[in-house]
Amino acid sequence: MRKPIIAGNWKMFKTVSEATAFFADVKGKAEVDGVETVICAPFTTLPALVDAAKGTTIAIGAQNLHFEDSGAYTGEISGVMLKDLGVKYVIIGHSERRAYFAESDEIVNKKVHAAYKHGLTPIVCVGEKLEEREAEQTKEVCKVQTEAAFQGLSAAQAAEVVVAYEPIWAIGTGKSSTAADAEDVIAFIRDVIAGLYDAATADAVRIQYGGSVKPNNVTEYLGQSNIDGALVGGASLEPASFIALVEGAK
Ligand SMILES: O=C[C@H](O)COP(=O)(O)O
Repeated sequence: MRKPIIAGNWKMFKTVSEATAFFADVKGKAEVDGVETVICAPFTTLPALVDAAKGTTIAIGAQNLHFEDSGAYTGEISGVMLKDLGVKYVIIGHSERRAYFAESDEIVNKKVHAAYKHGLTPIVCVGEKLEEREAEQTKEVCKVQTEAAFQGLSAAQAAEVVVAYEPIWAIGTGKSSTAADAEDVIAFIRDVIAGLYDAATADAVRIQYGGSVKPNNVTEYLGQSNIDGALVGGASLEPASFIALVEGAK
């Protein structure tokens, strides 16, 4: 039985004081039996959030990491540093990083391995661009990205990966995929993982949908048999909305 996981991706929003005020508002309320709650926040806010989250069931995640442990990589943060802070999750291969920071499938795979090296759980993003969807390449794109991300992982590691299927045209646009369409692609991604490993491993992997998820549509996505949660940008930024997302996943 896969536990639903609602992860907020704050992207480049919130100062430390805004983050701690947010956490105080959601503490106790975005903690619901049977649902895992994660906040993936900017690096600067992570120490304060990890501290605030002690004694709660809310896990804190980062939005990126470098694949090396240390070195001359100005501006980068490694898995060693995130683990040292007490971070549990890390988003890898978000489409914004693929688009604006030239993250290739190969780099995504290196980052997934770096996450596991340091005991972090990766939330691996895959998804197609609008032109790829229109050319009916959605499944092929997701297959290539998924196979690349999982390359070299043991079955035990693969089972722990959280995949986020995020059609790029649905991110921050208000144009969400229908629940049925998202279910179709996510079931396909699970089949791809089964092909790489076996049915039991694929069955253990949690696969989220992301792209304009709101409190008023989260239940519909989570009602699909293969959709195990949501990776949420805009609607995760306000406490009331974030709480409603977690409650909607019950
Ligand atoms: O990581 C989250 C996604 O990019 C979705 O963002 P959104 O909920 O603002 O569409």
